[in-house]
Formats: sequence, C-alpha cells, structure tokens
Amino acid sequence: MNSYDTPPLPGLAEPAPAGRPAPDGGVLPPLDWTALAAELDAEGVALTPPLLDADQCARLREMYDEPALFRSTVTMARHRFGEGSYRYFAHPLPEPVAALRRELYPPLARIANTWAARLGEPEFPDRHEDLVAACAAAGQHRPTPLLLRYGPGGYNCLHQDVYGDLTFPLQVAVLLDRPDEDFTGGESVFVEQRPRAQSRPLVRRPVQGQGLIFTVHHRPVRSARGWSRVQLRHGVSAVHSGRRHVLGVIFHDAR
Ligand SMILES: O=C(O)CCC(=O)C(=O)O
Ligand SMILES: [Fe+2]
Repeated sequence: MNSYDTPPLPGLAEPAPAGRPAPDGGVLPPLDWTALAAELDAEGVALTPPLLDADQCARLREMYDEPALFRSTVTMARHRFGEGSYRYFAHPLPEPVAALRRELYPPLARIANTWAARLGEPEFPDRHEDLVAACAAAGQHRPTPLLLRYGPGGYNCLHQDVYGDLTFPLQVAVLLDRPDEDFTGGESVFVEQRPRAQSRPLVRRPVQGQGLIFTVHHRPVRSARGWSRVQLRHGVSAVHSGRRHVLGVIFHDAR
C-alpha cells in the first residue's frame, strides 16, 4: 500500500476537436490524460472527446453485417444478458479497432499501474503487444473487442467483462450512433459497490464517437486504512426507439 499519485503524462495535454488527425500517424486525437486519470480516480468512469468521426462510426456500424470479421456472435436474451446482440471481432482486428486498442493502451496502463501499486497488485506491461503475450501465456488467446447492436427494447444487464485470470482494469466503449436522433433511451449505466455502503448509480450519455473509459472490475478508493477496492458493473438502460451500436474495446484477451 502506498500513496502514489497518477504521474502527469507529458505531451498529451491538449484535447483536440473531433476528427482532427492524430499528429503521429495514429488514429487518436491528443487527449488530456491528466484530467481523464483524475476523473477515473474519482468516479471510475470518464468520457473522452470524440475519438472517431461520423464516417468512421458509420463504417464500424456497417461491419456488424460482415460476418467474416467476427469469431462469434452472442444473442443476449439466450443467456439472460439483456436484449440485443454482440459480435466479437476475429483476428486480424480491422482498423480503427486495432489502432484504438494499441494507442489507448499505454496511457491507460499508466493509470492501471498507479491503481495496481495502490492495491498491491501485479503491474501491467507498457505496451499492448506485451499484454497480449501475457494473456496468451495465461491461456487467454481470443480477441475481445466487440460490436454491440440494440434495437427498440434492447438493454444490457449490469456485468463485468472478465475473461480469465488476467484482467486489465480499464476498458473503453465508443458510441457509434447519435443519441436522440438515431436512437432514444439507451443510456450508459454504472453501479459502484463500495465496501459496507449502499450502491451508487452513475449514468453517462456520450455523443457519437465519444469514448467512455471505465473500470472493468474494481479500482482503488481511499479508505481510513489506506486503499480499498471499489467494484463497478456496467450496463445499458432500455433503448426506446431506433438502433444503438457501440464498439467495445477490452484490452485483455479471452480464454
Ligand atoms: O452498449 C454499451 O454501451 C455497453 C457495451 C459493453 O458492455 C462493453 O463495451 O463492454
Ligand atoms: Fe461490457
């Protein structure tokens, strides 16, 4: 247990408007990781500026109907996970999915390692390819990025995306449709469970292309005796009309 603070991340200070190309040939606009880390520490959930433009969102939505891109499809009602369906991408991950996973990972690993130090947990590698290798060594070989589709009445029960022993503690969901235009309802819902306290609900309403970064399983929160683990589950409230698509970027692979 210690009292590390999240270190500032040089060169990532200025948020960019949507759609501006990344300066280094990547897909990501520069993000204010100091502010995002503070928000994640405080809430367990943080919204980024738009990561993808409308054309990129439209292209990703179309991919849902290209079965060759996916390794499996889940009809949520069959498992009582909710109402709607999702598809896990197969290797090789298409762009911009692969780039998002690769580029979002290093700054998220800085945050994850601050959390790991606070909780006395093992640290994560700096580069995503090394996390993928560690997953493979733990028997987790299958890619986890996914596309979700919900129609009217669609919803997603509260859950945690744990796919084996190796769990990277942060994930990102990118909304691909325009709320109140392409669909209504369908809010992003989170429930935080603190030790010996009643559960705290959080609701976020991203706009198209925004990334919602959130805790996969638990995060450290200060307590009287140092740091304690606070659990988070996520889900989606009912879609009332239209269709809602999301790109889910989970960084650990699955068994
Ligand atoms: O549809 C959503 O917003 C939630 C998606 C989800 O469960 C995930 O990305 O892991
Ligand atoms: Fe999920």
